[in-house]
Amino acid sequence: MTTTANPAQAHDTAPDATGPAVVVRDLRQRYGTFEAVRGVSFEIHPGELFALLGTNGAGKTTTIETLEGFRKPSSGTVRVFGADPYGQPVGVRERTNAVLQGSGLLEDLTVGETVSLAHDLAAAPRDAEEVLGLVNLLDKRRVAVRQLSGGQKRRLDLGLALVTSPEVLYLDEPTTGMDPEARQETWRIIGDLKRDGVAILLTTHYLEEAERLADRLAIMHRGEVRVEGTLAGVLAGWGDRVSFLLPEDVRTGDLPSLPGAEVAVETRDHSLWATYTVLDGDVSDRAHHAVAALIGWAAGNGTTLKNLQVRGASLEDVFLRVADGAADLVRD
Ligand SMILES: Nc1ncnc2c1ncn2[C@@H]1O[C@H](COP(=O)(O)OP(=O)(O)OP(=O)(O)O)[C@@H](O)[C@H]1O
Repeated sequence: MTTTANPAQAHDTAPDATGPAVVVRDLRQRYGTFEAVRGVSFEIHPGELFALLGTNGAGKTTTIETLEGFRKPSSGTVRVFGADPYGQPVGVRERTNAVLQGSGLLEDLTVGETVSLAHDLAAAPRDAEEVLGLVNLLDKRRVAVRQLSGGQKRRLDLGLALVTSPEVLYLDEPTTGMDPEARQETWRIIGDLKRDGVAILLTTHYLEEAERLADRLAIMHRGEVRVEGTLAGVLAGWGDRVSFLLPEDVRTGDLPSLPGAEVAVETRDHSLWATYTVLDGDVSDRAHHAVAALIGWAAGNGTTLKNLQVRGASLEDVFLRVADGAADLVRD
C-alpha cells in the first residue's frame, strides 16, 4: 500500500486499471552534445512485458535510467502511473523496482542476510522466505553471496527487486550468465509476475528471451526505435523464407521470379543456396503458394528442389537488418 504526504501527488499517481503504467513520449536524452536517445515513444500496460532490444550503445540503459528517475529527459515526457519519475518521488519509487546490469550485492553477507536487509529497508516488504522461494534460492540461504555462481547472483538480484512487490519492474539483461536451465526458470518467474499484473520493461541481448516473453517489442539502433510491434506482427512484416540447394545445372539468372518475393543466392557450407523471401500475400498461406510455384517450376525443368526448407522470419533476421542500418522504420 502506497502512502503519500501530498494529496495532489496521490491523485497524480492513482492506479488506473485500464491505462498504461508507463508512458514514454518522444524521449530525447543527451550526454553533452551527443544525443543517445532520439525521440523514443512507447507504453507498457499492467500485465504486459515490453522488450526493448537493440544494438550495443543503442540507448536502452539510458532509457531505463530515465524511467527509473535517475535522469531528467533532455526533452519529451516520461510518466509512471501518471507521474514524472525524475527524482523518484514517493508514490512512484514504492511501486517500481529494477534489476540493473551492475549488481550491487555485498559479497560477505549470506543470501538470507542480503534479503533480510532489503526487507528491513522496504516500506511494505514481501516475506523474506517467500522471496527466496520465488527465485529458487531457499537452499542457499546460509551461503555467502561471494560463493554464488554468476547466474545465482542474478537470481538474487531479481529476488531483491521483488521484495517491494513492484507494479512496474525494469529488467536490464536479467539472465546474463545463467545456464539454459536457470534461464528457463527465470522466464517462468517473469511469466508469473506478468500474470500477477506487473508491467515489465525488459532489455536483453538474448533474442530467444524476447521471443518467449515479450507481448510487444521495439528494436533500437543509434538512439532510435527502428522496429516496433507485437512479435507476430513484426515477424509477419519480414516475410517467410523458402530455401533450397541451387540445382547444379541452374544458374542464378535462371531462377523464376515470384510475385511479392525477393530471391538471393548465397554460399553456405561450400554449396550454393537459393532463398526466396516471401513478403506479400496472406501470412497463413503465402509460403505454400511460393513452394507450389517453385515445385512446379522445378518439375518443368526436370529437376528437384533438394534440402527444401521453409521458415518464418526470426527475430534474429529482423535484428541483423536493423543492426545493418537496413531497416526503415517499421511499426506494426
Ligand atoms: N554517462 C554517459 N556519458 C556519456 N555518454 C554515455 C553515458 N552513458 C552512456 N553513454 C553513451 O550513450 C549511448 C547509449 O548508451 P546506453 O548504455 O544507453 O546503450 P545500451 O543500448 O544500453 O547499450 P548496451 O546494449 O551496450 O548495454 C552509448 O553511445 C554510450 O556510449
